[in-house]
Amino acid sequence: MQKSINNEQDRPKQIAAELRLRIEDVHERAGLIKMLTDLLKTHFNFNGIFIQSVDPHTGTYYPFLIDHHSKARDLNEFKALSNTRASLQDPIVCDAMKAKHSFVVALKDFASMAAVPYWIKINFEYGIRKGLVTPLRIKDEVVGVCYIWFDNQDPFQEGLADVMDAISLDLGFAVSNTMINEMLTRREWSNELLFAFSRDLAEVKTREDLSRAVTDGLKKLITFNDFFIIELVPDEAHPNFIFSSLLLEAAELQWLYTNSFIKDLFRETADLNMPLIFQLSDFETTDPPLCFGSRGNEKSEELLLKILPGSSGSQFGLILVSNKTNVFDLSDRALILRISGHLATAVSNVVMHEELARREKDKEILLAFSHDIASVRNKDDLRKAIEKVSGQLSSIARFVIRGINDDQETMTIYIYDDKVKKGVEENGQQFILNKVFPLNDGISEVVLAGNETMVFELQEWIDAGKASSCIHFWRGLGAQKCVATPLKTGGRNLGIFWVDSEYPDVKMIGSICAQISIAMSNILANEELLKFKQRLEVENEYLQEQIRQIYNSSEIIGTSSAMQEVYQLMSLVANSNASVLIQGETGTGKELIARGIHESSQRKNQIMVKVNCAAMPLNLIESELFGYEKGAFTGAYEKRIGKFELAHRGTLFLDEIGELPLEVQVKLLRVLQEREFERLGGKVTIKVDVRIITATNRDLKKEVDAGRFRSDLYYRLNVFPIQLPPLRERREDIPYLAHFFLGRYSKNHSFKVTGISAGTMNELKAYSWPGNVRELEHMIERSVLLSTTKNLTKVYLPDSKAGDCAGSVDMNNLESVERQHIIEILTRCNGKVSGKGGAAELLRLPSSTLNSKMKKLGITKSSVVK
Ligand SMILES: Nc1ncnc2c1ncn2[C@@H]1O[C@H](COP(=O)(O)OP(=O)(O)OP(=O)(O)O)[C@@H](O)[C@H]1O
Repeated sequence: MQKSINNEQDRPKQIAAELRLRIEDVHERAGLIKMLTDLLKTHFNFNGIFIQSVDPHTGTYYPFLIDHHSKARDLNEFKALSNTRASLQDPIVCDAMKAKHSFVVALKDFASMAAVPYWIKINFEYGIRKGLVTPLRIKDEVVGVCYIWFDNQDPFQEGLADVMDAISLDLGFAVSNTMINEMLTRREWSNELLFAFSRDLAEVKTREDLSRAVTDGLKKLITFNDFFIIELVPDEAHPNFIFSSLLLEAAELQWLYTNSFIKDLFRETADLNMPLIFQLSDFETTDPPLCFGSRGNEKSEELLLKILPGSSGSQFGLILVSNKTNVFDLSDRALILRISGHLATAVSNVVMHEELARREKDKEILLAFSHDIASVRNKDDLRKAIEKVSGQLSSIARFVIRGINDDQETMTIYIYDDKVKKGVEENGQQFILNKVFPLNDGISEVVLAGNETMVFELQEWIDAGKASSCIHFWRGLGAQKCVATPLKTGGRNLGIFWVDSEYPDVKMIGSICAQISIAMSNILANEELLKFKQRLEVENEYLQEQIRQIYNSSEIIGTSSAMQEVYQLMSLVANSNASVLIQGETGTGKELIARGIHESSQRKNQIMVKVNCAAMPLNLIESELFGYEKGAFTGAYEKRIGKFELAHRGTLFLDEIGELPLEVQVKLLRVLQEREFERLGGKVTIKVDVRIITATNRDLKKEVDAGRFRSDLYYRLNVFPIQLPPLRERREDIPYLAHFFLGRYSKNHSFKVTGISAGTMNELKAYSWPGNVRELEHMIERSVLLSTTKNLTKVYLPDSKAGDCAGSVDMNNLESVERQHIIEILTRCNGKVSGKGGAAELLRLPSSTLNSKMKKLGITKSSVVK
């Protein structure tokens, strides 16, 4: 009995001794709990064993071993629970820390507490009612707590508490050693993986390489579901998305670009070197990115975030995402910290390689563009070249070039692409493509003042009430953001390149604009040249015409007091820009006076352009005055400038103004008032600087009164009237004029006619000259032609019966005049027809022609006066 009592009393010691022996052979968790449970079960009745590890440095404890019978293993949260640390202040644990021996707890005392630890609650729910709690101490320090769970059995059965007290030190060592072993094994293992991972990272060039390295390498070291790598560029409104292990929908990607969630996340950690762990539920965001929210049954719960240093001020961020809470721990943070340098280098390498590839591609695109630009000859070529390059660049969705007009104050759309054309057509706004916009619209002048590309968030400008026509134009076409780049060459502003661009590549657009500017300036120069050529052609044609007239109008003859008065008026008005209206009978010299005024004015180095308003049909006079655009009317195959443009900076002489149709009078009035007009069929307003001189032989005032001439136009033209007197009112000028014309026309005669007989002059002075100076001029010309003597003795006035020669000439019979003239010449040549000194020579006719004429006119040798 004694023996059996002794045996009974020794039993716990024996069990403890056996346990100690076995503990020495166990080095890992699974073996330890199995051995402990199996051996104790052969001697005692209990439900399960649970050992917690204690970390006095952090004041926390966490599950270390749960026996394989435990129902807790069936829990969904089991894995999460086994990674959960809790405070040493928790009930039961807190008593165990102070206890020297095993003690019994009744779970019902705790199960109803408000903040009861989860593991107590779970055990109570599974039917556990009591527990034998054994602190595991090494010297004075508790390294763990062991729980043996019971439903209704006696925890003190057959000396279990003694056994536990007896092995508590050994069990403490076993727990501690196992942990150290695990830690060493894990460190070795993670070192190897880390080494392999960093080796992989060093070779990363593309996003795909990076993704593969992180997925293959990091996933072996840390448990996570997804990851993101993001670049935070200073001053950028949103992060630049580098990689996501998730397949993101376009809308989600867009979301990430535009929301501030990630930015806020990074702001929290920006200055910290340590990786941080966030619970998504900690963020006050009602609208987290979809990829962080629910995805099917999965829901992102926890993030581990580490800022990685980047180049040129930018930072990268690595975000590991877990679908469970409390997954990331201190060791994960330490690991990320160790590898972050390699990760940063790998990400920088990816960015650098992409940048290099992008630059290479940009260079190729620019090179091809400059080839295309070199062969651009006109607007259409330029449009095609820009359309081609914008098709290769995502940063140009649509474009428009607004060109500055010649007036330097307005702009019109110069070139636009097909998409813009379709857009305006859909909006029914085609008119806008030909509209003239003021340059001074609050935006264009700012863009043109600089050299940089400006970015416009359209709605913001509209909301701020600062939007100009171009902002409304793009917004009307549905654009969100636009960029505007000035087009200029050698400091000269040519226009603005407007681009609809959601993600503008300002640098690339700038380079393209440099090329566009050159092309545009070449096109403009070509157009200018063409314009100049056309102008020269018209000018040349006109000058030829003028040369034919010039010799008639080089000198104004007349010293009469009436003409003196005219000269006085001419000198008064010449240097002003005032419009002059010259009135007088036909042939009084109105054009001559107009030319005289022009020649004496400051405009004399430019041309005086004459338009005879009476000589043109109504439909032509308009195009003659204002020019026309190609296609303005049937037959307008080419653009042609009008007389107004031709006379720019010179004088426009509108002869016979009284004949101008009323329809054209209105247009003329507008030009005189505003000094601007449009070509027929043209949209662009042309400004001219022209001095107007008009002439008429009608009484313009009477025409106004009769309603045939607009009074407003009359007053505009009649600023400075000059009335030319008829020749009959200044007969004293007749001798001067007659001699002047005699000199002019005798030059062409076979011999010089140098004088006019007194009788003839008297005749001239007595005549009424209804055709005025022109009539006198023609009369002298004819008389010189018919004169056979050096002194003009005969003039052929319409009503004169005879000159001072014998035998009158029938003025109505040209043949008799011709007959008489030939006879006179033959007489002078003593009847010699051909040969040197013969009549044919004098008359500059072939002798055969003269002979046949003589035959026809019945001239024989006997006709010659001896
Ligand atoms: N004072 C003058 N001195 C010299 N030539 C003159 C003078 N006046 C007129 N003429 C000459 O007379 C001709 C007619 O002159 P001009 O064409 O200037 O007259 P006009 O009044 O314009 O005629 P119309 O009303 O028919 O157009 C021209 O050849 C011109 O050179």
